[in-house]
Amino acid sequence: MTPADRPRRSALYLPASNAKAIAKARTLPCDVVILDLEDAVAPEAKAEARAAAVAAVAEGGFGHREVAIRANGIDTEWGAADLAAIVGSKADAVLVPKVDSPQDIARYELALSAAPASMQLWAMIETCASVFALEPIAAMAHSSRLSLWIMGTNDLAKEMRAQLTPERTPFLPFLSMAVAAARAHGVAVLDGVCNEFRDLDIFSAEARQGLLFGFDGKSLIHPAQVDPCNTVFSPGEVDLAWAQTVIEAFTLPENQGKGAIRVDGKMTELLHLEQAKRLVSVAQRIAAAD
Ligand SMILES: CC(C)(COP(=O)(O)OP(=O)(O)OC[C@H]1O[C@@H](n2cnc3c(N)ncnc32)[C@H](O)[C@@H]1OP(=O)(O)O)[C@@H](O)C(=O)NCCC(=O)NCCSC(=O)C[C@H](O)C(=O)O
Ligand SMILES: [Mg+2]
Repeated sequence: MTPADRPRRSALYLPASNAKAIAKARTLPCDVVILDLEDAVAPEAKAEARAAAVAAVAEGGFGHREVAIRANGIDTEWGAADLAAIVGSKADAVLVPKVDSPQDIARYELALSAAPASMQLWAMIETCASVFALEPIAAMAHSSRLSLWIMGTNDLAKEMRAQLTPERTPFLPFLSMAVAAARAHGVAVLDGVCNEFRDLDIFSAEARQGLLFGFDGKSLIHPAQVDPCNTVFSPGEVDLAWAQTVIEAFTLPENQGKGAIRVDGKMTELLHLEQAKRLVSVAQRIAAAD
């Protein structure tokens, strides 16, 4: 399975300074583990967290999960040491925060020049500046390791002085623009975190909103969010039954050579056939990963 084919329904952050959380992450059914060196780690614990993250990926035990390490920003006092440590690590990806522009991606690309070819560059979309540069940032995927974005709705709320309510009204235009920009350049894109980790109804509603917008999955902060997130971002029985019906309908002799047919009383075109095949393929990849 290539990185682009891997399911990314659920991406769990944890502070790399928290050994218990690292051990627990190895047992959870999340698709991605993100060992955080940035906002979840206090300044006095940064060096220890960096060493712990590198040691955790060297030790392994994460099974099918992709493992990323989130670095501090390149211009912070910890950024250079984080990037140097991650370059020499066995992480699948480095996640970089607070990217403003395509030039920022180019700087990270240079900092990763000694990394193994397989190491991906993932970027947080979480600044007001990035919102106005979504398309050029996504276009960097053609000339760098950039392959995935994660929305940072907490930082966006802070910069905008907006309120992060369960409906996420102030952020909806950016969420859809980010998905469109990412899709235009083949970048995978994950929704932001839901801070309400004790209320799984709020969480599930937010995850369904992310699915509606087209995200590949959602970033998470607590183990309790993993199962409901996987459920929301896995094709359900109804979706798969629809996909099967559409695929079968297009194989019928009377529908050969047609671009638009009637399936269950609805207009169904070749683009729906493509969507149906994609759904089946996503379900197969999830089954293979699980
Ligand atoms: C949010 C938390 C601080 C809550 O911690 P706590 O109250 O201690 O949780 P629990 O007592 O319910 O924990 C139960 C057990 O689960 C383990 N645990 C908790 N969280 C995680 C986790 N994320 N990964 C793995 N394991 C976890 C506990 O160790 C307990 O284990 P045990 O004792 O063995 O039963 C806490 O959940 C937490 O720290 N979450 C992650 C916070 C984080 O990483 N934040 C940074 C990323 S979010 C972000 O920055 C978004 C973005 O940049 C933006 O701008 O929006
Ligand atoms: Mg952030």
